[in-house]
Amino acid sequence: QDSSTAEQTIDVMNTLFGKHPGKRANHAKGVVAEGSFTPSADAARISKASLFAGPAVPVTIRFSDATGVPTIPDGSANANPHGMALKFRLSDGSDMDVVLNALAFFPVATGEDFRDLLKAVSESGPDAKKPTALERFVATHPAAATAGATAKTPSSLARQTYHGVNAFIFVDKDGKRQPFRFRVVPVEGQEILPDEEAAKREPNYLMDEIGPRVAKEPAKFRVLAQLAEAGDPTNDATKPWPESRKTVDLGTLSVSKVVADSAEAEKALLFMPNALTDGIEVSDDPLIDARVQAYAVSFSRRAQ
Ligand code: HEM
Repeated sequence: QDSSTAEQTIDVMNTLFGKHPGKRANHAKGVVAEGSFTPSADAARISKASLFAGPAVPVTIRFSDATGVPTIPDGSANANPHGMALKFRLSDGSDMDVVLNALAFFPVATGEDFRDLLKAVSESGPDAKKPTALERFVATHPAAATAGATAKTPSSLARQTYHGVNAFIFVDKDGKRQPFRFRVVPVEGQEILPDEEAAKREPNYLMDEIGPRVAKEPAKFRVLAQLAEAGDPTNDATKPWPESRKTVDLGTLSVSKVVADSAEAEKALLFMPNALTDGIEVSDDPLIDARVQAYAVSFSRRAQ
């Protein structure tokens, strides 16, 4: 992908959400936590990654609200999809990142289309002439009309299911390759609020709830991999695979504390969808590289 697409994408985000020095262009509001990941025995069979060979490793977690608005109310519809970014601290000293959100599938398949969708949104205010730019975009990109409804406001950041959306590839010790998608599911189950109730919650109810909750008892999630079958598309994040596909339980993520100075900690953190480890590789999904380039542009601007 042309690097200017990423610059243009961040420019439109800044137009839509405002410029907020030091903050992320998207998922600006968040909270940083610490925890650990304990792999299952099945994980080591499907990938040679050291992450799955054990023992448990420390993980840094950042939960977030969507949009580049750092003061967005957590219960607002626009705060969906909420995000979960994971940085696994591997035993060899390197990191591995997994960046998920609550959408079951993405509205568009490419970085260029995502830029164009954001542009269409920015041109389709209440006074825009019909059919608006957004209506025209959606007419030719059907997932843009349906993806949003798959992510709803939870009662807690610890009661939401997060999806990897993009496909990645496991490689086992014999070199066998298996495309998959990550899914991180709360052990207590997902709990969605009715829209009216979400709108009535305190503006920071999600960010404020997670610290005291995990201080009492760690929040546990199952880290799953949904396995592709032959013919399932790996290059199109708008196309979820059938729910009947086999999932492998990779292990347990335990979130045990919110860091003391989350606002300072999040500045130094950068989660990259292609920061993987031997045994887990990117697929042919073009969105992964589009994300990597956009995250780099956002990081360089917020670090200034
Ligand atoms: C072309 C598609 C996408 C673009 C252009 C994009 C853009 C961005 C940008 C600019 C940031 C801020 C990065 C930073 O400053 O560190 C961000 C953060 C984030 N994005 Fe995306 N994104 C895309 C797709 C996705 C997808 C598919 C997911 C989830 C499956 C996702 C989940 C997240 C999350 C969770 C964060 C917050 C990361 C953190 O906590 O630091 N994004 N995105």
